[in-house]
Amino acid sequence: MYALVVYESMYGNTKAVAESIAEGLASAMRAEVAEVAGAPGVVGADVSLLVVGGPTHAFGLSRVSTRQSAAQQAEGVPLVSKGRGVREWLAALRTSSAALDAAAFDTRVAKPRMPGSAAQGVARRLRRAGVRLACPARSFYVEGTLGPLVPGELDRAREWGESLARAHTVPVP
Ligand SMILES: Cc1cc2nc3c(=O)[nH]c(=O)nc-3n(C[C@H](O)[C@H](O)[C@H](O)COP(=O)(O)O)c2cc1C
Repeated sequence: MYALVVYESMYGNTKAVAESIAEGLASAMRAEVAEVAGAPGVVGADVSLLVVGGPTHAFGLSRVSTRQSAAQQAEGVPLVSKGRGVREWLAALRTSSAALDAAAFDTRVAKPRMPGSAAQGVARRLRRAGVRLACPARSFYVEGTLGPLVPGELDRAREWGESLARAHTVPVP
């Protein structure tokens, strides 16, 4: 049984958060990280905790149009996620374990704080897919559209991963 962290990221900030969450999870269980284009369409029975996150775009999960806009604003920063986003991945997601726990996260701009969060959209879609949410959705903050992350956010992400792993009881097969 292991934890799988699936992320979408344009400029690398959500990727860095995902990796820190996985580092925290790894304090108590095996943890793997997958960029959404390479994430499995069927989450196998050997995954007991699924953590999904992406950048907040236009008050929610990214769409093709917002990803195009993100690409136009990249100012030479290489894009991490060039294919589908978490929205499309979740729409096609299938799980093979009834005992799967999940958690949702996002990145969003710290100031000005805007309403809406990709993590809430992720959480809603996970619930609709019949997956139990282990905790409330969590946001991590960037200083501007391209980043960087607000100081201390990677520590907060690692600590969140640690607390998720501590709270997670691995189902007995
Ligand atoms: C098209 C677009 C729309 C955005 N809309 C929002 C928004 O509604 N709220 C917000 O807090 N941040 C918004 N942002 C900022 C992103 O959340 C920020 O770029 C992201 O957290 C950076 O993460 P990444 O490097 O993983 O892509 C937007 C960014 C882009 C490119």
